[in-house]
Amino acid sequence: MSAPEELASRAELTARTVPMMKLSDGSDSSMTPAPKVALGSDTELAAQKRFEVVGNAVITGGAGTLGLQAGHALLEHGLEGIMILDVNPTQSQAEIEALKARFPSAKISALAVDVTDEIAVSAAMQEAVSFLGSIDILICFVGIVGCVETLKMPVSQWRKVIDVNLTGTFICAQAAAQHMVKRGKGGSIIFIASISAHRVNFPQPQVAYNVSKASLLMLKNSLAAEWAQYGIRTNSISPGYMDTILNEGDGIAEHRRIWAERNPSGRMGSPSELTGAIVLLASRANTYMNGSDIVVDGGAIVF
Ligand SMILES: NC(=O)c1ccc[n+]([C@@H]2O[C@H](COP(=O)([O-])OP(=O)(O)OC[C@H]3O[C@@H](n4cnc5c(N)ncnc54)[C@H](O)[C@@H]3O)[C@@H](O)[C@H]2O)c1
Ligand SMILES: OC[C@@H](O)C(O)[C@H](O)CO
Repeated sequence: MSAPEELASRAELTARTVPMMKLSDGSDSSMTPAPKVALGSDTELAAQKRFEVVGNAVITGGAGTLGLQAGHALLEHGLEGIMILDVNPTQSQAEIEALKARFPSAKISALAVDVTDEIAVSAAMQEAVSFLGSIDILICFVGIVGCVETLKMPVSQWRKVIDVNLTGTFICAQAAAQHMVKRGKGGSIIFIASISAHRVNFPQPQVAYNVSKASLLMLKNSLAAEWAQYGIRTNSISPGYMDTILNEGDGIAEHRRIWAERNPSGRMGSPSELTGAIVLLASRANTYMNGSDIVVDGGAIVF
């Protein structure tokens, strides 16, 4: 049977096997008019079509590889300004200057902040508001790994990874949301989790990282539920293995080979391949997505 014939026969089968429902007003379901949906204004629809990003963003870990790519993509889609919060912003001074040159009308700046220091984060968010005028989007890229077998892992290392990846994200989300709520115009908060939030990676042992990332998903759920009333959407992205410095270094070559081999796409992702999901979650095209996680991994977790 040819493909079109097969589709036609499936449609016939569906028509035969799905009974028509009698509705309470006596009509049947086949006659039910399509539900009325409130269409947005022309301006809103145009913004949706272009996946327009409105307002300003704070990007933590924004001097890292994926954070820089995200900033660039959001500026391409209309973002007006970025404040990067990173413990080491000077590592990417040249890239930050290049962004300023490429988007001369955007406000772009960076502050050296450790996200585990709640006093410093609160002051930095205040400075971001003064510099940008608003915080409409928060993206939390800060993350550290540390691959150690659990039996040999000092508790101090566990504490550090949980503190930076989980508590640091909580601190930034709370501080940014306080501004968003006060301003009364909502916002979009995006956590960067990982496929490690969904399954145990192989072959590297990284218990603290896995737990920190899985916990980010529940943090995201909890905040999505608490803050929707303020128009704040909290979502996350779970990247698979991306080709960044995080996945380079001594002895990693064999890991990279295994990661690519155990992925149906047969390769790691390039940093720019995460930006579609970032723009989607940040943009006005997507105002009903709240509490979701988008996996961007080439299919790694289904393999
Ligand atoms: N690269 C990947 O394959 C991959 C996969 C899944 C998830 N992720 C996640 O994406 C995020 C970004 O990854 P990346 O590859 O760009 O890594 P990266 O190391 O390039 O970026 C992380 C940034 O966080 C900053 N940072 C670290 N500790 C900090 C602290 N205490 N306070 C403030 N800043 C701090 C670093 O200076 C760095 O700029 C991480 O959360 C990582 O876990 C990455
Ligand atoms: O799960 C993939 C990433 O989170 C991460 O790059 C890796 O696990 C680090 O070893």
